[in-house]
Amino acid sequence: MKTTIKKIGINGEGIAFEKKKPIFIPYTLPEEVIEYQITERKPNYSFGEVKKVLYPSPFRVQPECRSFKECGACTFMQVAYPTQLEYKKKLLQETLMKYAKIDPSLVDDVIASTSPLHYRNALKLPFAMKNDKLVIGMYGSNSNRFVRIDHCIIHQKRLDVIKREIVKILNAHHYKAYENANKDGLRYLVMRILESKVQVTIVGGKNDISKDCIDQIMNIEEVVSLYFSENRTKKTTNIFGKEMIHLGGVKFLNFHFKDIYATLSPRSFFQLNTAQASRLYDVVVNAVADNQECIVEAYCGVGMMSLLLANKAKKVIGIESIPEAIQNAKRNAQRNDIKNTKFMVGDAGTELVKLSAKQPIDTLVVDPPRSGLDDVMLDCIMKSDIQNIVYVSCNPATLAKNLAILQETYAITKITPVDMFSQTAHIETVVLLSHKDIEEHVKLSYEPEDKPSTHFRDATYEEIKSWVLEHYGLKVSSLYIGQVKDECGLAKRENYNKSKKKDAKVPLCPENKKEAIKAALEHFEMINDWKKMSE
Ligand SMILES: C[S@@+](CC[C@H](N)C(=O)[O-])C[C@H]1O[C@@H](n2cnc3c(N)ncnc32)[C@H](O)[C@@H]1O
Repeated sequence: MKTTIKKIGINGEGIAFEKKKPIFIPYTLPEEVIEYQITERKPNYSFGEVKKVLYPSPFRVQPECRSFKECGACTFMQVAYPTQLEYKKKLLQETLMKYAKIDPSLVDDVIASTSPLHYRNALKLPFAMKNDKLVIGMYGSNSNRFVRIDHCIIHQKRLDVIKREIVKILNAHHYKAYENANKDGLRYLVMRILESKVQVTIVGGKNDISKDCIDQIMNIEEVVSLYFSENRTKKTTNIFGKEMIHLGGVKFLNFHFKDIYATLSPRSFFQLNTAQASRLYDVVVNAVADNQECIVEAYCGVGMMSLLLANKAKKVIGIESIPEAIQNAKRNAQRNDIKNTKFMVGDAGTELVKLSAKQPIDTLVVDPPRSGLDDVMLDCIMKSDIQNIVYVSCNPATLAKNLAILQETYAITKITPVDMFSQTAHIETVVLLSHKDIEEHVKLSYEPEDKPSTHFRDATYEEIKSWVLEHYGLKVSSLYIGQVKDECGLAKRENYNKSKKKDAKVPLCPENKKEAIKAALEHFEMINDWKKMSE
């Protein structure tokens, strides 16, 4: 059968239509004319396989990896790199529109990677037996079929070489792959490389790695740290077992990242594309205003963003569920002599509920796993008075579903995609949100450039509040003065913060409130030309 590919699907496959029903056909590009066959029919859609590309897209390229179809991880490898970025932007725009009706023009161009190949600083690969030899590979996409992978061109080059050396050493010592029946053998090889230093973790049923084998692995020039993790659970989403047994070298991987001297345990999360992580964090740091009281980073990992944001607030608090990551974060703060950060172990949503009851939070940074924000977290944000949110996401679908809820209270001001996962359809996104009520007040109280610090000089926050209540019957829950400098009088940030807690849940009609605030500003002659400013 012959068809024309109409668009790209969320997993990077081409989509054609048959009687208005989509057919998902991997490894095809929009506008290509292809011959295909149906591999699976479902009531509302089908899957197909390309047999021949009759008219290729001008953006099709020869994939550089020989096993890319078999392995299935790099669904975009047949697409020219600049076109990959265009497809990713479009996919993001479509997903945000589909679930949250977000204006596509808010989405910036994707921040490109300077190394679309050999970028991954980490790998987690399963072991298997082939011809009585231990090998590593991957399970093919959507299947349990093991695909042997000796070379991977998205792994950093040295990582790729060292992984083969380790498998060779393990074979020389006659180690076998894991068998469920006797709960023995090796399950996964986990490695991470930063600044040419490698941390290795072997996951298996029982720690029986011999001294000689440990010495040989530790003799590989870049390997500085070796662990064994016992994991005998039948089916698990966690690769590591409960215990991490230290076999050799240093316990932590120490490295410099941006201006931070950082340390990592094997279980702690770290972004897998080091160069792009730096660009991602730049986007986050630039999005957060200076001189804040309190910033919270939920899902903080080893606290890199908290540490980079430390000079923007009196206090930065990181929350993370993995205890080792929090240990790393605390150590990172100490080593860099950063004294205004605090890190806590716990569920991000649950801890945020407690924190926001205790103190006002100016900015919340969230960087959840692929599942997105859970109900506890969303509910807490929606009930809080947090002014700004920076949402970092690696999954456009859960991001869009969360934004559909957050949009009721927050305005989306900027969306920046970052290409962390070249050759795949995955995309990282940074979304900036600001509280709608507060944004409205910012417009009303923002200082004109040529007339600095004149408003609020003659009235306290309490006076303004009482006047609005008396004349408009409205309780002012927040008169935003965050952009106004301290020298401008009595209505300072402390008043604003105190008032927030008391009245945070008073419902206000925005139009009425706007009018009331304008009238109050006029009454107190705080801004002579407020009309001009609020246009
Ligand atoms: C995408 S990573 C982001 C880490 C960090 N922001 C960074 O850039 O390195 C998500 C982190 O959330 C943590 N996590 C997952 N579920 C959590 C939860 N319910 N509460 C707190 N942290 C969680 C994971 O352990 C992981 O470190």
